[in-house]
Amino acid sequence: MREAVVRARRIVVKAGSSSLTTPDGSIDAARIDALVDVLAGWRGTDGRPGAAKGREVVFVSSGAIAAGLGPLGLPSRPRDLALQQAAASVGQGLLVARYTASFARYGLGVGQVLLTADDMMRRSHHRNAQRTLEQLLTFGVVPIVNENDTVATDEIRFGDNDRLAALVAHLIRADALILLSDVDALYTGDPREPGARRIQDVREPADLDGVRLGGSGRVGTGGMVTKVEAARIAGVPVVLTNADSAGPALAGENVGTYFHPAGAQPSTRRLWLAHATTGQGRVRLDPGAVEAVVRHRKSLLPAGVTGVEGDFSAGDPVDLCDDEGRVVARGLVNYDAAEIPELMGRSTRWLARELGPEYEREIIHRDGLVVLVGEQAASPRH
Ligand SMILES: Nc1ncnc2c1ncn2[C@@H]1O[C@H](COP(=O)(O)OP(=O)(O)O)[C@@H](O)[C@H]1O
Ligand SMILES: N[C@@H](CCC(=O)OP(=O)(O)O)C(=O)O
Repeated sequence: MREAVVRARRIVVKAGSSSLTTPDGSIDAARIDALVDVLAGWRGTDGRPGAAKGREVVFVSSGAIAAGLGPLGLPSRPRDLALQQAAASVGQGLLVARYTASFARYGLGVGQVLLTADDMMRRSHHRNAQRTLEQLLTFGVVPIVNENDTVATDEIRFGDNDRLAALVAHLIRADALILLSDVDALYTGDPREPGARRIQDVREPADLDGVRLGGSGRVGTGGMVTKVEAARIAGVPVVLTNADSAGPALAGENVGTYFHPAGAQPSTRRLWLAHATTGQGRVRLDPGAVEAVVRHRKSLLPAGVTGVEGDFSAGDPVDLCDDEGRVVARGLVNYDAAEIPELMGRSTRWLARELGPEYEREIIHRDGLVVLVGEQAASPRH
């Protein structure tokens, strides 16, 4: 038995598109009902509508795009972003209607929570998401989370919901994360090919040496790569299995693949920054600044900047690279790209004297910075 899962009071369950929709691009109502049966059963009710026996579940549901294909007469998942977004807009409404009806069979309410990666990296926004989720759980409502597909642009999209689910698990301090896919476990290679064997436990990164992480199925995105990444960043036990095994997985039985949690995790904000964003430009650092940022976790000051690329605005995430162009960190920048050339190489004291006190601020404050290389990349929360 997997004790940590058995003891869990608060879980995040994520189901992929393939587990929720049919090949013709519509909602698989029977499978959704079966999944809701399991979630409601695990959660338990004490007779009052919406009340729980102290167990809480947040459900991360993919499938908006896949469920919108049939109604829009699209034969397969389109590549065009606007078409995907139109499909998601139609499919998401249908999915939530289905969940509302299905959970209502148990007297449980649901609440839709649509998150964007871009929103999430800003402290005030992710605190807000955290509070909303907590509030829904306090009401005994089941939050149904998805990416806000209709507004996200290609550059800032998660695309898959695996990492989103891991970040949500982190955000609400869940005790476990259950990833439900169309495959019953992680295998040594793509199970569609002969000879692949099930991996029962992943305790450390070395357990994945030689494992071939293939691409996704018919309607999913990300394949196993994003699931393994999700397991790495979740910071809690993760079970990967198929939707039909959701019940045994929640009961702590030996199904699927169990990822044991890694040690200390970076703060949620740094996780968002590292995994939910892409740099909107680049700032080049001299070796002293690389040392200060990467080894000593200091803020980036104008004095250590030697170049700037891209057209970003203050508040955007940007990549920090060394003098060979290697990306070493990412951070939320305090200046527009156009302002930086005039500040480069200058001391903050000089800038305050010549340009005014508002120019004394860092290019990137250490609280909005995540190191992407070496040991520091996994440094503990603080
Ligand atoms: N090493 C592997 N182990 C298990 N599945 C794999 C592996 N490599 C590739 N896959 C494929 O990944 C698919 C699941 O990914 P994806 O389609 O993104 O799922 P979901 O929609 O559930 O997020 C499976 O159908 C499987 O064929
Ligand atoms: N937000 C998207 C998720 C896209 C997707 O395919 O995710 P997944 O099936 O989890 O790999 C949707 O709802 O369609």
